[in-house]
Amino acid sequence: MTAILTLDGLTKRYGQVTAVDNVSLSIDANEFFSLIGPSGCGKTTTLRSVAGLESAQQGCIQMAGRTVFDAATRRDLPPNKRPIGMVFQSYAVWPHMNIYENIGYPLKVRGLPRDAIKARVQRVLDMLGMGNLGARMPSQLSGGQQQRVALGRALAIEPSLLLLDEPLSNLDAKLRESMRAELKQVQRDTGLPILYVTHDQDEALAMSDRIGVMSAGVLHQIGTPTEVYTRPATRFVLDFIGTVSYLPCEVLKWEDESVKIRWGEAGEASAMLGVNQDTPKHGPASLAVRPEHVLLTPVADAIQPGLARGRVKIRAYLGDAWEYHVRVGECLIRVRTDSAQALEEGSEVAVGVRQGYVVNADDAGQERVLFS
Ligand SMILES: Nc1ncnc2c1ncn2[C@@H]1O[C@H](COP(=O)(O)OP(=O)(O)OP(=O)(O)O)[C@@H](O)[C@H]1O
Repeated sequence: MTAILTLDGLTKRYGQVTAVDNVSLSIDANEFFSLIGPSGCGKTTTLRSVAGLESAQQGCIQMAGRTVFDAATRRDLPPNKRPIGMVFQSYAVWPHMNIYENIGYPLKVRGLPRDAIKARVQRVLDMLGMGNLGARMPSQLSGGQQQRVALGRALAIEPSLLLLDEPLSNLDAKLRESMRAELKQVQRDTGLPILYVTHDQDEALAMSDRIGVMSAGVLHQIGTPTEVYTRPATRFVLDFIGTVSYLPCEVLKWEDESVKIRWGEAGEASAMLGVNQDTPKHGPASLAVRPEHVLLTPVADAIQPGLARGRVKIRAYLGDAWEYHVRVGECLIRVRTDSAQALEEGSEVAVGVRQGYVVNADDAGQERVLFS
């Protein structure tokens, strides 16, 4: 695969704040790549640096085989000299132009002949399912349609790379979901690589070929959605992607990539993955579990080996699954089961863990996770 975008050691500081800290990544042709992380982690600054709206202090950026930024040589192409289309959170459609003019304007500025503009705008409108709306004014469109116009304007210039910064966050939940699918479809149809910025992990997991997870300017992991979910490289990624609950445990022994532990009062050992080099080699630790990796069974008599005793505090019906908050010792853990079994609130259960991660004990026993 040829990289369409490469960032190499990009560092951007604002005074004392390092917004982007030595970030390197590359995006392939046809790839949908999302940068994800909490507010203030540096996603937008990274994107704006790619766009040429910010100049980093260190590093370089290559785009479609050309160096567009190099801090060492002070090469810094302005945004209009970079082969990019951009869509930001606010719709940014021009209210005094109709839809056709909105999409065609950047082409007019570039001096394309009228006929070519007309054909290209119509193609984009058709692709976005707005073929007959060219004459409408933005005020006559819904929020989703306006955002589609902004997308159309970015697509019309036929960029080598599309930069999207939370483009769906102003839309209501239902529309956001259908736009996700649409955006993915557009990306498949055009083969256009996309660098997408969001703090919404569901959005990123649903749409991306690969995800880069950022915190405090640092890129913690790059991987497919499955990789970052199932093999988080750091404690931050484990916490940020998906849901985890923590149980105290004791590390007994390491075996290659798995760890033997004892957890719960049943004193059983299981094989688990460690999540980073800080994972303790022995002694007290925390067992991080995803809701779908916990097994609950009603307790008849004594607790079987390998299980711990728990009590259902809260249950919620999600339509296709049940979610429980279960107290195990001092901890409250979140559990999701897709079985028809419905355990009563207050009932005693046997808790098993199919898979988990062993991490530092620094917040073992902390009560966390309530219904989100
Ligand atoms: N122009 C600026 N001047 C000073 N500090 C800035 C500026 N722009 C961003 N920052 C700081 O840089 C850090 C990264 O900001 P950035 O906007 O890139 O984060 P983000 O992950 O995109 O957040 P959000 O999701 O809230 O947009 C933050 O600490 C922010 O306060």
